[in-house]
Amino acid sequence: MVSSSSTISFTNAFCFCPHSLARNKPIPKNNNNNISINPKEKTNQNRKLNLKNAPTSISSATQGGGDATTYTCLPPKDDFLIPFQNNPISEVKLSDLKPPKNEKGFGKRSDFELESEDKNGNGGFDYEKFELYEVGSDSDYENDDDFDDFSGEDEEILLGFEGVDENVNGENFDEDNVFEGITEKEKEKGVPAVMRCFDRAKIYVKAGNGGNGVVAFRREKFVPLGGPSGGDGGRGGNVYVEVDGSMNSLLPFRQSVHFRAGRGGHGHGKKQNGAKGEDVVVKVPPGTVVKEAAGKGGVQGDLLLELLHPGQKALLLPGGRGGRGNASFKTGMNRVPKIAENGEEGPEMWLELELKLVADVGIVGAPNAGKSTFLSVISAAQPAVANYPFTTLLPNLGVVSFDYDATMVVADLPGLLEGAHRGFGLGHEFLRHTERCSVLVHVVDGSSQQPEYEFDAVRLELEMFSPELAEKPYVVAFNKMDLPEACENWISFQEKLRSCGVEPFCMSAVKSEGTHEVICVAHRLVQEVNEASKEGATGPENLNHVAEMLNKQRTAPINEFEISHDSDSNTWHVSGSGLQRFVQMTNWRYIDSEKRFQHVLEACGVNKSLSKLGVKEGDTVFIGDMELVWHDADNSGPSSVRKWAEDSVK
Ligand SMILES: Nc1nc2c(ncn2[C@@H]2O[C@H](COP(=O)(O)OP(=O)(O)OP(=O)(O)O)[C@@H](O)[C@H]2O)c(=O)[nH]1
Ligand SMILES: [Mg+2]
Repeated sequence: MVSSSSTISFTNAFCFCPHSLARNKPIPKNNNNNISINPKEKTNQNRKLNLKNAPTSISSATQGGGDATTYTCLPPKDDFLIPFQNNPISEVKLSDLKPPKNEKGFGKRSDFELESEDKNGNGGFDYEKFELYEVGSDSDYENDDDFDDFSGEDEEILLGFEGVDENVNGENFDEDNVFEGITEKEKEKGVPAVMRCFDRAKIYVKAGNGGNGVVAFRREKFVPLGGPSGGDGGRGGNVYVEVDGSMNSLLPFRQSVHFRAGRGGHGHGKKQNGAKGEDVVVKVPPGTVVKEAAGKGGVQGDLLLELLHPGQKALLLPGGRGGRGNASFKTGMNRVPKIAENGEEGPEMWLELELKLVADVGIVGAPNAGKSTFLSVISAAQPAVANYPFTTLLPNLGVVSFDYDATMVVADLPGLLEGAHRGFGLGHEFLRHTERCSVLVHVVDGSSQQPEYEFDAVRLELEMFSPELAEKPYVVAFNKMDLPEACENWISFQEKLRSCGVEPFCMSAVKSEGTHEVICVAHRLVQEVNEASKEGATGPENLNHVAEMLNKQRTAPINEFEISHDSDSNTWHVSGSGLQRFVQMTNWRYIDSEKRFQHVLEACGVNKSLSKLGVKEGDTVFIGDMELVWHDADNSGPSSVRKWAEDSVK
């Protein structure tokens, strides 16, 4: 492999010929770009070197700038099924599990509770014995095109609870082997699609291609030699990503996956330039992380943007430049240029969006501890509350107002179980939402058998997820103090935590007693964290860095290229983003384009480097997407001028 910043040599004039352009291009060997701009063999594919038939201007039905488009897929599925381990035949829709809306606190019991009481005979679920798992393949999701589109795989997700101690056949359940051999991705599949789509999405974005320049000449009465008048193509539309404060999930991306900016309009005669393509703005909720989608080998893509605040707008993909018309090629040497460029192709990529809620306080705790009840009494939020685990399947946000100036956003998260890191319960799926919280509130069910153990288990899960998360300041709220069991447990719980240097608070969320103290302490901690972060604050970050990097790649000098040789297929590959862009923008309809192409290869040293490396007559050479055949036409020494080989064009 040779890198070259080649010197310009006009004496050594080897030539390339386009050759069997319909062939597939072998995969280029050196692609070090972080951002993949997928070149497509489109414009050059139909190349005909028949200049007599080449039109002098390109007629198009769409002369104006193109419209931006998004594509709509099927609507999301609302329900998913819960099969029971004890009774595999019975399937209950999740929507059926919800208790009546007015149920809050104790008293009424939902059908679900009664049903579970029948089955377990213990008056409700023993949530420590449940886990999520993925089952069979006969599902409503099977034909869900949208689902396929989103994940790229045929998959079916059901939420199920499975007895930990004993399975259907009465065999002992081996806890350690629950997820043996199951990859992270598979564990993730165990979460219903609606829940995954809430905070994850995969979308395709493409900036608009530039419009083509045209060849035209001024023809007017009394102006016999009007000169070239072909206008330039318009610039393609840009792709922006903007934070929309009114959004709180990535669910809309289940329906809109493809975002394409408009193409630039083609140039016209009379030196009229084409219109600019329409921009496309991808709206995301605050707290969205934008990553390049994982590559084919599952290699995690680069982190591109982190958008936290409403109104932030980043230029992600800049539209392609418009091709120049022949008026732009007029020089003293060539006053009637018959050459125009294609528009530059707009970059495209698949993006992975991940939402991390932006909240000041995150409420964590075991299932059924009273987290949602706590949120409902400290804020105007009305999350579902019920006496069974995993009532909350998606995080809820609430705003706590202290006075006119002081407000605080609080997030109530789905419950955590011991072993969540191995996929128990809902796993760690939602813990990422606490990463942006400044403070955590641990709600502990005081009426449980061992509140200390429950608290320790949740702390351990936080640590397993991220040590940084475990280091966040936190408040411990011992809940359900209105129940006698909780009162009994309180003293020993308090002593245990005090011995570890933590001062717990007790409260009864359902009676709104002690909740104010807890939230005031959390607010004070939030203020302290904010003060500390203000001190270490840096200047405003540049949100357009991706577009700037792409522009830098685009404007790479044409004489920076690499040559590699594939001895198996005996092909040469010349790669370099400047050269590739030049090939893509060359419009082969015009004979002057070929001359210019040969001239540029000569001038930037490609010919010289190839002949130094030992390219032979008839060898195939790829330059970007262009397949060419090397010809030593005259064999009369290196300074001789080689002819364009007509036969290879056919
Ligand atoms: N006695 C009593 N019951 C409470 C208290 N707080 C919550 N509960 C009850 O505990 C049950 C669970 O409450 P939720 O707020 O849904 O608990 P959660 O932690 O959000 O549960 P998941 O969302 O499933 O993780 C409900 O029946 C509540 O009425 C309390 O202070 N005292
Ligand atoms: Mg809840």
